[in-house]
Amino acid sequence: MTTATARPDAARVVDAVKVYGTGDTAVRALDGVSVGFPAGRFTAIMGPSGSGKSTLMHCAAGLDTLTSGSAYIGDTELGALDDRRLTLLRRDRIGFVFQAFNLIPTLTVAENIALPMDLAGTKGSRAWTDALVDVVGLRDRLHHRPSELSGGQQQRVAVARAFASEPDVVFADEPTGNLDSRSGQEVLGLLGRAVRRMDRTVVMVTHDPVAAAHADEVVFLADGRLVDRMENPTADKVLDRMKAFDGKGAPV
Ligand SMILES: Nc1ncnc2c1ncn2[C@@H]1O[C@H](COP(=O)(O)OP(=O)(O)OP(=O)(O)O)[C@@H](O)[C@H]1O
Repeated sequence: MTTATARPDAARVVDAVKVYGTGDTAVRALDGVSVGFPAGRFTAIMGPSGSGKSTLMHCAAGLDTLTSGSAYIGDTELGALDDRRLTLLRRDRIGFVFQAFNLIPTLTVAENIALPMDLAGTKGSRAWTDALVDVVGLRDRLHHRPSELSGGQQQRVAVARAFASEPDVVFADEPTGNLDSRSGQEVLGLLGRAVRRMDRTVVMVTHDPVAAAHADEVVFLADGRLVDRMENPTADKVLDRMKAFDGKGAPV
C-alpha cells in the first residue's frame, strides 16, 4: 500500500545526458532526463529497445558516468565522488540484481547472501538476514551451491544478496530475463514484498509489461527521454501505453 505522504527520493537524476562515442557515430542514449525514484517504492523503467533504460539505470546507480547532468543517491551527488568513494557508496548503499544471476559458484547460498557484508567487513543484522532467508524461501537450501539450484532459486539468492546489507536502493536490470514465467513471477513477487513488507526501495528495468505491473509506478522512456509516468500499473495499461509510443512519445 502507498501512503499520501511524499517520501524523499532514494535515487534521482537531474537533466541527465549520456552520449556514447563522438562525432558522426555519437549516440545520445539519454537526452535530458530528470526523474526521481522515491524511497519505499517499487519503480519500473520501461521503453522500447534502445530507449536508454539500461543507461539510465547504470548512471543512476554509479556504474557509469553521465556526460552532463547529475545523479544522486539520497543527497550524495555521484559526480562529486572519486573512484574509491563511488565504489564504497555502491557497496554500502546500493544492491544489484542482474539478468545473469552472478552468484559465486564456489560459495554456498548462505555465503553468497552474506558476501556484501563480508566484503564490507560488517556483520549485518542477524534478524534481518533471517527474515530475508524466509522471505525468499531458501532456508532449506542455505548450504547448497548455485549449481544445485534452479534458475529461479538462483535469482532468489541474488535478490536476498542484493537486500542483505539493507541498501538504500536495489537496482534490478531485467531480473526475470532468464527465467520461465512462473519463476519470474516468484522473483517479481519477492521484489514487491521486499518493498511493501520490509520498506525497501526497488528500481527495475524491464521490457515486459507483466513484470512492470508488479511496480507501484512505471516511468516510460523513448529515444532517451522521459515520456510518461503511470501509477498503479496493470499489464494491459502498460501494454497499451507501449503500443501508443511506436517508438515515439511527447516528452513530459
Ligand atoms: N557502450 C555503448 N556504446 C555505444 N552505444 C551504446 C552503448 N551502450 C548503449 N548504447 C546505445 O545507447 C542507446 C540506449 O541503449 P540502452 O542499452 O540504454 O537501451 P535499452 O532501452 O536498455 O535497450 P534494450 O531494451 O534493448 O536493452 C542505444 O542506441 C544503444 O545502442
